[in-house]
Amino acid sequence: MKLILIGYMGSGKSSVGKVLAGQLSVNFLDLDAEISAEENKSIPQIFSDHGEVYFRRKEAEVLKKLLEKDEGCVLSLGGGTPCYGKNMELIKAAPKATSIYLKTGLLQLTERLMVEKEHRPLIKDLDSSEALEDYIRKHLFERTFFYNQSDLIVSTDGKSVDEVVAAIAEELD
Ligand SMILES: Nc1ncnc2c1ncn2[C@@H]1O[C@H](COP(=O)(O)OP(=O)(O)O)[C@@H](O)[C@H]1O
Ligand SMILES: O=C(O)C1=C[C@@H](OP(=O)(O)O)[C@@H](O)[C@H](O)C1
Ligand SMILES: [Mg+2]
Repeated sequence: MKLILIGYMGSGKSSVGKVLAGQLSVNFLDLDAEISAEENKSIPQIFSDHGEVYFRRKEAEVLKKLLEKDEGCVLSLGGGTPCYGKNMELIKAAPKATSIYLKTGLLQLTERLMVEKEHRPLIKDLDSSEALEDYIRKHLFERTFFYNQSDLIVSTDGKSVDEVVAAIAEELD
């Protein structure tokens, strides 16, 4: 069984995925970490050396490879992963996989990302929290079409990481 975590930057995919995998005693895979390992570079370095188009091509390739692996795991995607090419179609068609959208509100995302912009190339140059909030509002609106195609939707607002994990476990029961 594969659990695939989907959601905007800062929704908690990486943090929640790690704890969830620990609780379920399955492997934890983070797509960004897998891409970094293959390229031997950080995500910001990949963006600055080769640009976003290259990153998206690599992201699609590594996603496809991980979805084809026949092993149980929790797989946390990047915020953009489901929104490019055929990625969401592949996620929906993956055998024994359940996709879960971690749905986080605009204010919570803005607060979290304001202090964590540096290693996220798409938002690192947005200086004020107003500019960041405006960007997220539009971007989230465009991406929600893809996120909403997930099998399950779990709201994260007002929940700690452990509470999000518990909410996912309850949904899966
Ligand atoms: N439910 C939560 N409550 C409080 N902080 C959280 C929660 N989920 C994530 N965070 C924090 O928000 C930041 C972004 O989380 P991260 O897991 O990297 O998100 P993503 O992988 O979706 O971009 C991290 O500092 C993380 O500790
Ligand atoms: O939303 C996006 O397009 C991106 C999200 C990032 O992952 P997180 O959602 O884990 O921050 C990372 O894949 C890259 O910076 C692009
Ligand atoms: Mg992440």
